[in-house]
Amino acid sequence: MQILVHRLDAGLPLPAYAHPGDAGADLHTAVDVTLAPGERVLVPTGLAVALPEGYVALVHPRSGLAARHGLTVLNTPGTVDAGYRGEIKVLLVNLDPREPVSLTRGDRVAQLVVQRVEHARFVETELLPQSLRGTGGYGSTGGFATSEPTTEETT
Ligand SMILES: O=c1ccn([C@H]2C[C@H](O)[C@@H](COP(=O)(O)OP(=O)(O)OP(=O)(O)O)O2)c(=O)[nH]1
Ligand SMILES: [Mg+2]
Repeated sequence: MQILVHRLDAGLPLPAYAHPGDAGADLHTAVDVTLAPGERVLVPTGLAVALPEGYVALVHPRSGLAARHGLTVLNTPGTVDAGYRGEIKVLLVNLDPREPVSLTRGDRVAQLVVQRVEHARFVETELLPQSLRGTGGYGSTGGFATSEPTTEETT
């Protein structure tokens, strides 16, 4: 499939897959930036896209940056809606407790995964169909019982 890309910054490359068959196309920072330990920064990529209807682009972290520097995407995966025409930005956070991380304009900071997405109609019902899992979740299969609050039915 094809995605129209507008480069707001002509000095930066288009998103690119490092290898054929890769799921993620690398995104580059348009600016030099240093993140102190615990700091988050919304990093511009210099790119705007027009995704076809029925697709989403997800901003995922790069595992190398996460493993080496504790640098990840705070809202992972970031959601780029098909109708969005603004600049794609990457919300980076430095989770290393001690070391700052410095990035130079042009460095690869995240990867964009393009997927088809369903558009649902949300249809209200009083009774959901039964399933094998039922209401068990949040670690239920490991014997972990959660004491988190649950919404009481009001009707
Ligand atoms: O990592 C991200 C996440 C979002 N966006 C852009 C594209 C997306 O279509 C728009 C809105 O994102 P989202 O719906 O996640 O944020 P929101 O806080 O719900 O904002 P809005 O009220 O604009 O929907 O922001 C990015 O550029 N990068
Ligand atoms: Mg939103």
